[in-house]
Amino acid sequence: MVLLTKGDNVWVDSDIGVAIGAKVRKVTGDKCVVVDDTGKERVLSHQNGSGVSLMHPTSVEGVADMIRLGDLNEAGLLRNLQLRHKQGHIYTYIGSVLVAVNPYELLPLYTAEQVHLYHGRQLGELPPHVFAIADSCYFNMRRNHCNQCCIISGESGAGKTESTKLMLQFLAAVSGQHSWIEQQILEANPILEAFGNAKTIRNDNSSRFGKYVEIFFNNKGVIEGAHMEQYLLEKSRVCHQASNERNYHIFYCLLMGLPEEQKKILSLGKAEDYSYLNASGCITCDGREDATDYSRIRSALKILTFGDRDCWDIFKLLAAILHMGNIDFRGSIMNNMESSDVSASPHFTMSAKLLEVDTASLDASLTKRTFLTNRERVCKPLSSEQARDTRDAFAKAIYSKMFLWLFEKINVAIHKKPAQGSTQGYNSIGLLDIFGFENFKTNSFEQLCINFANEQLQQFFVRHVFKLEQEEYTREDISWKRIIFTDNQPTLDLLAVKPLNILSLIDEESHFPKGTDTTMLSKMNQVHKSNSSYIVSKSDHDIYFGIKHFAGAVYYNPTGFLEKNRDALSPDLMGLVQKSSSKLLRLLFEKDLNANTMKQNNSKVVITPKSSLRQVNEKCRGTTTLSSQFRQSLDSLMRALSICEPHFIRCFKPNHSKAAKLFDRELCIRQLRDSGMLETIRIRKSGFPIRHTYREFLSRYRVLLNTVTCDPRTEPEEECCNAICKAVIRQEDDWRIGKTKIFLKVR
Ligand SMILES: Nc1ncnc2c1ncn2[C@@H]1O[C@H](COP(=O)(O)OP(=O)(O)OP(=O)(O)O)[C@@H](O)[C@H]1O
Repeated sequence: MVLLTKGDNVWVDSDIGVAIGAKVRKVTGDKCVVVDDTGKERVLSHQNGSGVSLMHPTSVEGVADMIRLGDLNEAGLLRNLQLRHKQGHIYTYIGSVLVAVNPYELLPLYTAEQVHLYHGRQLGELPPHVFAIADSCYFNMRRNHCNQCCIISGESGAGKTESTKLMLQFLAAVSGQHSWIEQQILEANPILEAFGNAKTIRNDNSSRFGKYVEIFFNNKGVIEGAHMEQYLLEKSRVCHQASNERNYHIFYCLLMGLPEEQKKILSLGKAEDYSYLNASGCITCDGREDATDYSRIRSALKILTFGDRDCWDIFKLLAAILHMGNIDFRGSIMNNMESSDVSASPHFTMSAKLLEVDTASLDASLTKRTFLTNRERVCKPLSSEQARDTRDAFAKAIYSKMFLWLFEKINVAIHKKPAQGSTQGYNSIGLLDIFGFENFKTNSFEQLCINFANEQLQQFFVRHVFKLEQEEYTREDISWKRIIFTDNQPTLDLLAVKPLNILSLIDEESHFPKGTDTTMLSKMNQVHKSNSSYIVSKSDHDIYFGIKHFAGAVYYNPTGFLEKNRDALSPDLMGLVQKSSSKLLRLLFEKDLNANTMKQNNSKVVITPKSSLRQVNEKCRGTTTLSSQFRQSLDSLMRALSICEPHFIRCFKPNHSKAAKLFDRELCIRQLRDSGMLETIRIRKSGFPIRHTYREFLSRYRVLLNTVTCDPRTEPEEECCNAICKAVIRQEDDWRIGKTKIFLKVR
């Protein structure tokens, strides 16, 4: 039972499942009136004490490092973030992890003076800041000669890209050379944003891909080059956007900024004219100037060594995509089979012209599909709906391959190899700006890949926090046991490690010509029904399956999984590309064309590995699926991260309305859970979370010391601390005396 008095700060139950801070305003009899953090007044029956507890003093004022919170729990973290947000402090530490709450307003935090202020300072010496993390990376890299990485995560609109840019800005400033290569690295951003970002309902400038930027420094700490890797561009956006969202910025910039005579050659009009741009009902984006951005992109392309010819080739293919989107098909019936014809239109002619193929070939490859049976090639007409899908698949493939090619070309420009014979050592700082955990109303293949990546990063994070904790105990020479942490390895095993894991089952079914989403699902249910991380579909008619992720269970709709995973263009379209006179188009598909040739030369049936459920045709094995490509790039990312000293920034989105000074508790508690940060707290709590230096401890608890048994004037501080603990703490296992600190458990 808690007896409350006026002015007490307390925790009271709230309707979102986590306590909320409140202040006692009035106490009368066994009732008391409190005002909670949202300003709501409530009447509580305090005498029975249920649902009310006193707040720790650290939670009243708020702390810059949440590890110091007395209330080391969800409610404590949430209130602290809310309190600091209200006070205008967007950054908070939780140990060495930086929590960044998007302010949704320009703050005077990122000036040259601030760069100067944070440079060369210890973490924690100054208020939390993204520059402090950047400096910590830079300082550790130089001192330890060890590569550093910073994992910046959070949901869409939380501020990952802005934080990445600020880290880059800081590193370029302290590297201090303002060299051409630095400028090139910074100028890669507007290009990647133009081609990889779009307006979504969550974020006006949302990156629709993940990226890892590695910056190389020489042993004088000067930037020498960089390398960029991309992950999973959202291809579907090229052909379809949700209501009020836009396609990739580049399309609008091109239409607004390209000089008239060039637009004429490409036969381009206004954004409203193109079905790939006008179906979502959103053409402009507040705060963006598409025409001005065009000039910016053009000059960035130049800085990154894209010649006029390259730019013109890119624009031609972008224009071809827009024209292709306007090609329509008329359905008909031929020999009792659904078929279709291309409706004659200038858009069709222009598409063929820009793709540098003849109209008859384009027509045939969009309206027919060749299949390889065991004995022969069969050509089947496509319905108008299938023809539209084929057209869209082609447009998406061109765009996504162009995106990859841009990355490759940028990498060639910014990656300076050490001079021959040079003995100079290089170290790097890697910045990972990657999509956070996703759990939407409908979750598809993309969410499975994204959540798989997040499982891997979560494991990396937890192991790191766990390691830090152990290192502190070793440094202080204290004995410890029983640190419990939730290991997400079982989920990773289910997804990608065990034989017949989820991703390999999807892959296997994708390789099997007759495989469907339904056969894939029934296999997953059959193989994993007794796995505790897997949630079996409820019945044969239920199409969903679930995975218990570290941040909660996610239900996936498997419809379209195989198609998305196969990620293959029809042989007819591949043939079309091969015949094209466009060098760039052929270059974009070079790898696929080579694989296609190999496949045709190698179409025998082979015995599949033991782990396989069925025999797979080798001609299908030749192609790589999206999930296997993604797994490969993730594996190489994890390998790169594992040899770095890691730093973490968790970005938070305070509200859905992109408004300054608005803190939505429910949204933030979900992000706290999704970010896995509670795991840090859990690890800490199961060890010895309360730490004081001897002096701090003595000055605070001296009154508890029996000076007869231990006199602080003659005995060392360490002995006095020990005497206090012995006298006051009953369980011996609840405290440890380290070399410089005293460690206490929470009970
Ligand atoms: N530190 C900041 N200061 C001011 N505004 C910010 C800051 N961080 C983010 N914002 C605002 O929030 C918007 C969204 O941020 P950002 O694009 O970095 O989010 P994101 O997490 O990368 O989202 P996505 O995953 O959709 O790409 C920015 O365009 C900017 O308006």
